[in-house]
Amino acid sequence: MQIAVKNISKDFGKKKNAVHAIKDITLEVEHGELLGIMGPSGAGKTTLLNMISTNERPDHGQIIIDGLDLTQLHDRDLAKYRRNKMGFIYQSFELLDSLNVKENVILPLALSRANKKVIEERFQYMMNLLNIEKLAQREVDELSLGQRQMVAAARALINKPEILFADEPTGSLDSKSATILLNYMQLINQKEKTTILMATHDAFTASYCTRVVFIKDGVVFSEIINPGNRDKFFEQIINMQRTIGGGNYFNVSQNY
Ligand SMILES: Nc1ncnc2c1ncn2[C@@H]1O[C@H](COP(=O)(O)OP(=O)(O)OP(=O)(O)O)[C@@H](O)[C@H]1O
Repeated sequence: MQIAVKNISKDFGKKKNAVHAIKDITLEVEHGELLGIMGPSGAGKTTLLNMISTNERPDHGQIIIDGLDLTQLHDRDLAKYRRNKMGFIYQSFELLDSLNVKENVILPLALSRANKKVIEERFQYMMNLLNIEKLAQREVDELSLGQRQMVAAARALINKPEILFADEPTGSLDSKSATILLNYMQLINQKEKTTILMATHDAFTASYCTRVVFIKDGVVFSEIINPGNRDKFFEQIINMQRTIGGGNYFNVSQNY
């Protein structure tokens, strides 16, 4: 799906205390791109992703997907659009504690009233692919953070969304699980042409993207296109992170 973001802005708070989180950003995302959004903490990555995914309305500007201006839709139509076309992996996972793993993962298909056989097949496929089939009957509060993130990913991907939004999708994962998830995201991007937008601090994660847009203080600072070599792209991303500065995120864990 082709996404056109036109002159969007978002403020939080009022008058002199207002935070200008996003300032007049214009951006195009082509069908089948795997776009990374990077930038220092507080740059506006999550806010930008939330507006493109229509979870938050911009104060100004338009979000146009395949010619449809989503900022003109009413909440009910937007909710339907999201359910049919979009998948989400949030930082906070948003899993429902009252449901077990299987019930959480199949929820998007159950809501769109898919038949039981399809639901069961897709469920087994996703769980095997992400290597989490053993978790099927577990309760959410019995899961580690990394397991929650993988379950949230399975739920986001089960109904083959046309656009996938991911906010720090590997933030709680060890490197093995991160690699499994990133390989799968790359696979659906390449084979099914799923358009993916992903906010991340992590250069390794971003190196799976086809292009990375860097934002700083609510505006687009620069962008880099994957030269077709992940190691080289990784180096370019690290260099851009150094240039952009303002975020002490290279060795965050050493600060604790
Ligand atoms: N609901 C809110 N109310 C008030 N201010 C907010 C809200 N959401 C975001 N902000 C502010 O908007 C700015 C951008 O925040 P945002 O979460 O989009 O940044 P980010 O780049 O995703 O940061 P991080 O990498 O730390 O997650 C920050 O200054 C933040 O404090």
